[in-house]
Amino acid sequence: MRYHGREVDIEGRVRLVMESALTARDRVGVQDFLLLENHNSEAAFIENLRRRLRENLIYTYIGSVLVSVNPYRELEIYSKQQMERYRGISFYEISPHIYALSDNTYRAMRTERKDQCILISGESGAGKTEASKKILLYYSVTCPTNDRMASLGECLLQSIPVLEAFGNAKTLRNDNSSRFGKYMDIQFDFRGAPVGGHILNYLLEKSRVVHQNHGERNFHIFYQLLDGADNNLLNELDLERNPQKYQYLVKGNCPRISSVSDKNNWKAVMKALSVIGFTEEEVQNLLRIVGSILHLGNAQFGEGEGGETYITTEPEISTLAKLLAVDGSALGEALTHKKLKAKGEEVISPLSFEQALSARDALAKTMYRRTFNWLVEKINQSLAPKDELHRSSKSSTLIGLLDIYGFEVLQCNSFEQFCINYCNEKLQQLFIELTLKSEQEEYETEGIAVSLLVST
Ligand SMILES: Nc1ncnc2c1ncn2[C@@H]1O[C@H](COP(=O)(O)OP(=O)(O)OP(=O)(O)O)[C@@H](O)[C@H]1O
Repeated sequence: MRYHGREVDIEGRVRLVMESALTARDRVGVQDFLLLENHNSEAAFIENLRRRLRENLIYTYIGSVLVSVNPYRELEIYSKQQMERYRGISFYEISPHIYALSDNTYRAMRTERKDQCILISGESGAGKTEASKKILLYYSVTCPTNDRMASLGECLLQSIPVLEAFGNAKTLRNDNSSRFGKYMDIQFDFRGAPVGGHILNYLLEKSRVVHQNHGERNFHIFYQLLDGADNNLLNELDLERNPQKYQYLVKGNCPRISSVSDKNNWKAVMKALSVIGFTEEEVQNLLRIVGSILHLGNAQFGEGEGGETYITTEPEISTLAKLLAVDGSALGEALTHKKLKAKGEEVISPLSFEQALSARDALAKTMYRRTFNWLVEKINQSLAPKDELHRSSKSSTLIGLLDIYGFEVLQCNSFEQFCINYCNEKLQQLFIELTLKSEQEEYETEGIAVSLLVST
């Protein structure tokens, strides 16, 4: 992670003096890799991280970049007292921390009156989402506030369980993996008080709606609905509590996650939706769409002797039509036929069996993607600055949090995976550009000879 703006460029000697003020425990290994003697050795780098992790010191700097190691256990380092400790402190005075990075970014924004960006990158499961939550929490606790700002902070924090329910899923690497990329910004007024926020989402992995690899799950919301909703709601949506009944939930053969309570998370999501400002009707419509997708997955087809395709699960289609408030026969027709326009004339021709399956899945994916986008837009409406002055965004500065899609070695066997890989490569390039190349250019302009760090 790196913050931009005022470069904290203190000479190694000064850092050494500052380090001497640290407690013995904080001084395990080096707290800034710039001080590592054997700085070319990967083994020495890893050993330093390992030594520090053994003492629960998960953060280490590389200059103004913060390296974070996932401890996979709760550490007592995120309390309000810790937040207070890091307020107004310069980077090297106390041990490295995500709060130091958050605080320095905030102060750089205020003193320079310039927008800042925190780029969070790492492989899937590294702790990017947790890091962005810690940063948001730090600002919501430490920034100046009034009633409006407190409600803004609350909305921002409450958007997390909602986005996680609809955008996260269990993968083999992470029980709560974000399956979308996000760029979130917080807008501050001239006094440094938060006045608005905005979330931009990209590349939701919508193929997960219809297919999951072995040991993985669909998006959390499906399981939360089945586990957490009361009987009335399930009856209304014509759903059974058992996830094994739904084709879109059985592919990964993993209905439960031992570390997660879908029921508790359901409660948290329902509460969050109401705090953010979703009306009861909106929540009901949202859940109808989630339920419809499960019914759609159970729609099956048969193949006639003449090669025509027909629906074998009529009751599913009528339930679906009822939930979506559309005409049942038109829906059935749309799932088994395609409409072509040729020379101004409409021609309706039947779909093959394979085509019908793929039309069904395409409809499910599109419904989910559009619902997710709608959800983010609704959240954005509640985060938008209320004040006309700040809406133009000229009178405020912002801190952006770019949570890069956790990269995995994905085989490029679909266009979606290709786009995710391409996007990751571009963002990694940007990261290198900002962290290494700019430094290298500075050395060059100052006439300092360095061995080549990065080539274009
Ligand atoms: N600072 C931390 N302290 C304790 N546990 C953590 C911390 N960071 C991450 N974890 C644990 O690791 C898990 C994975 O972290 P997280 O979801 O943030 O990874 P990610 O990098 O966002 O992954 P993905 O790219 O798959 O979304 C968390 O659910 C949590 O259990």
